[in-house]
Amino acid sequence: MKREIIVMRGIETRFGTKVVHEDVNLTIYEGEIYGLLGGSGSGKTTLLREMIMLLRPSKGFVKVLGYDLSRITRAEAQKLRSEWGVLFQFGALFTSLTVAENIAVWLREYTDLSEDTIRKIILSKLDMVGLSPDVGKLYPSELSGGMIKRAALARALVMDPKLLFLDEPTSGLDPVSAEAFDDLVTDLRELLGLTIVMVTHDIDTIFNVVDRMAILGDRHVVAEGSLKEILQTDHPFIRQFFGGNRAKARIKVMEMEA
Ligand SMILES: Nc1ncnc2c1ncn2[C@@H]1O[C@H](COP(=O)(O)OP(=O)(O)OP(=O)(O)O)[C@@H](O)[C@H]1O
Repeated sequence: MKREIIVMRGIETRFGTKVVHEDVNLTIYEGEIYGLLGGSGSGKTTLLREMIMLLRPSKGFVKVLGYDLSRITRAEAQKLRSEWGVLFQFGALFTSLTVAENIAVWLREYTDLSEDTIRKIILSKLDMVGLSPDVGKLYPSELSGGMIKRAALARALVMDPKLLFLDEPTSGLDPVSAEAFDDLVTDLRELLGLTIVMVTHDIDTIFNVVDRMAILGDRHVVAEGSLKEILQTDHPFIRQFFGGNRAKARIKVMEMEA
């Protein structure tokens, strides 16, 4: 049986009187690319923040890599944080630092590695995300959108995590760069044996790279499973989300290939 990497049970999230999640349940298994989908404001990013200890749910149970987040010690929390990488939707890089300095931030903060070793790690991470060594010298303002995402991904991978969180990784990218980024994410999953959790709206990403997903709606997970399973679920949000021309065309191709 596959190992459970993230388990959420009975999650309730309140901000004052506003209830964002009510009895949310989901399970993410080792090695999968798992999508968090849902309408704007349905609480996808909030759920992701609860997985990475930036926010505590008002009620419920979150287990990540075997740790119950509500009972974790400070030392365990620090260890756990080094086992995942996060690519946030905005503010992916520190603008006053070069790409190389951005990638090295956590190494300089949390390790005693020599500058020579840090330089080698920076070069290997740049290579891993398809950026040339020269890009390390550039500042974020000198990069294209696609390069910024790749550099931020290199930084997220710097501690060799087994778990990667991506918040809207292809937002703001043109279709060609978005597809290239999706391919990179899939390749890295294979190469590094990653489990990946991503918040996404991108229909192409959902069809091309996501293995299983949770659809958030009405404060609950309205469906969880593979795309095929999701498409068999009759729910207004699912009909609406997959009802556009782009999704319809992709479904047709999928059916023809089956
Ligand atoms: N710190 C906070 N304080 C108060 N309300 C918050 C806070 N964080 C999130 N919310 C509210 O919770 C709801 C869910 O927000 P969240 O950002 O998780 O949604 P989302 O599904 O990721 O949306 P989007 O697709 O638009 O990014 C929103 O109504 C938001 O205003």
